[in-house]
Amino acid sequence: MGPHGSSIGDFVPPAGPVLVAGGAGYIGSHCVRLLLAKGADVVVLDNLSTGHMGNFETASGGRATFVRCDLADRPRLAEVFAEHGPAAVIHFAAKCYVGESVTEPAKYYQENVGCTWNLLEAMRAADCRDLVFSSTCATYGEPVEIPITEAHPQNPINPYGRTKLHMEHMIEDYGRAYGLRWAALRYFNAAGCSPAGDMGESHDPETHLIPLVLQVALGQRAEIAMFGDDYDTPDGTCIRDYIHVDDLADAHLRALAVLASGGGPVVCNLGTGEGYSVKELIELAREITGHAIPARIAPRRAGDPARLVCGGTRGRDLLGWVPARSDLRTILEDAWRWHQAHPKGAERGV
Ligand SMILES: NC(=O)c1ccc[n+]([C@@H]2O[C@H](COP(=O)([O-])OP(=O)(O)OC[C@H]3O[C@@H](n4cnc5c(N)ncnc54)[C@H](O)[C@@H]3O)[C@@H](O)[C@H]2O)c1
Ligand SMILES: O=c1ccn([C@@H]2O[C@H](COP(=O)(O)OP(=O)(O)O[C@H]3O[C@H](CO)[C@@H](O)[C@H](O)[C@H]3O)[C@@H](O)[C@H]2O)c(=O)[nH]1
Repeated sequence: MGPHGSSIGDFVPPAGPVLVAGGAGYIGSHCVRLLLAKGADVVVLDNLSTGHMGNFETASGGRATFVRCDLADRPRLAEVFAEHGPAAVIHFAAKCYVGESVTEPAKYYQENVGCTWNLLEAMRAADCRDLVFSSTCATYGEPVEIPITEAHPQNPINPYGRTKLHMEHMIEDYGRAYGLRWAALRYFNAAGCSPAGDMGESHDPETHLIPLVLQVALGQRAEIAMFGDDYDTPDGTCIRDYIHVDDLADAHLRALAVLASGGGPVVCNLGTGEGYSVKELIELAREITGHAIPARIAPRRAGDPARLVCGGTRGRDLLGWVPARSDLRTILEDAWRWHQAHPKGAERGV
């Protein structure tokens, strides 16, 4: 952790294993590594639909258990809970392409809402009480106020955001009725990768701005399309709040600790409060990579709000969390290190 950020030095791991659903994915694998570094016993449950075995292997270094399981498979899920007896669950597993959610909402209701219900039922049957859940600022929809605090109305504008809001509601209801202790962490734009350069962001197809920009710098793409330059922002391009995956991982451990000590529920935004435009990000990537990174203006992408910037102080107040690696330069430098070392992505290595 950097000089200005938090460091979860005093994390006491739970008595039993932490089950990480979606732990072979981008954010999940970074969290698995931190859990292991802090002495937790970790079981990763993943169907490898968008995650990678390579992520798990790098994150775990042979020190965690991997269970290939689909959350849709309720009998298998019950077996996994019976076999491993997790003390807590961190739930990253979801489908998260906004555009796809518009054309294939059924998949999103099945994979996000249906599978989360299965997970909640497995937890209830096994009397596993603590849940940290990946929510998103996409549950707020088009902002009526910037920065966006947790008090902002939640009016998601696409099926992805709506399924995540349904998931929050289900979890809240299970908390009230069945004593589930829970945290819903609403991330802004997850970005960057482990500073060691050995774990990073690798999706197929890739839709996120930073990996796409760095693929241009690697010569794998000719140019980056900037989706719209006529937004009501200073340079006309969209503004986002980028948060480093290692800072996200740190917040999950803090949330686990709050729940274990009887606290919660926790509803908390995770972002920096600083917004950067698409143009600003590309300019900084040019400086860091030394590549010209050709960019062209393309039409707006449906469903993109002009600005998403995190507000509020709940991360600090409830979790003692202060981002440490989330200035955009550090995020891009960390991501660039990984992309250079793994030009073909997580599974295919170098
Ligand atoms: N990336 C972001 O900017 C961002 C922002 C806000 C919220 N989130 C949320 O964070 C979570 C993790 O995102 P990510 O970027 O790491 O995505 P990811 O696709 O890399 O990781 C998701 C993991 O879940 C697994 N999975 C999916 N469906 C499953 C199922 N039915 N059964 C078992 N495993 C399953 C996938 O194989 C993958 O390993 C998601 O819930 C996402 O909605 C991400
Ligand atoms: O080729 C590209 C890709 C993206 N963008 C723009 O870059 C910004 C960031 O886009 P992207 O990296 O795709 O992230 P978001 O669409 O902001 O969504 C991410 O961040 C959300 C929270 O803000 C999460 O809920 C989503 O799961 C996650 O994909 C947006 O303004 C896009 O329009 C481009 O201009 N060109």
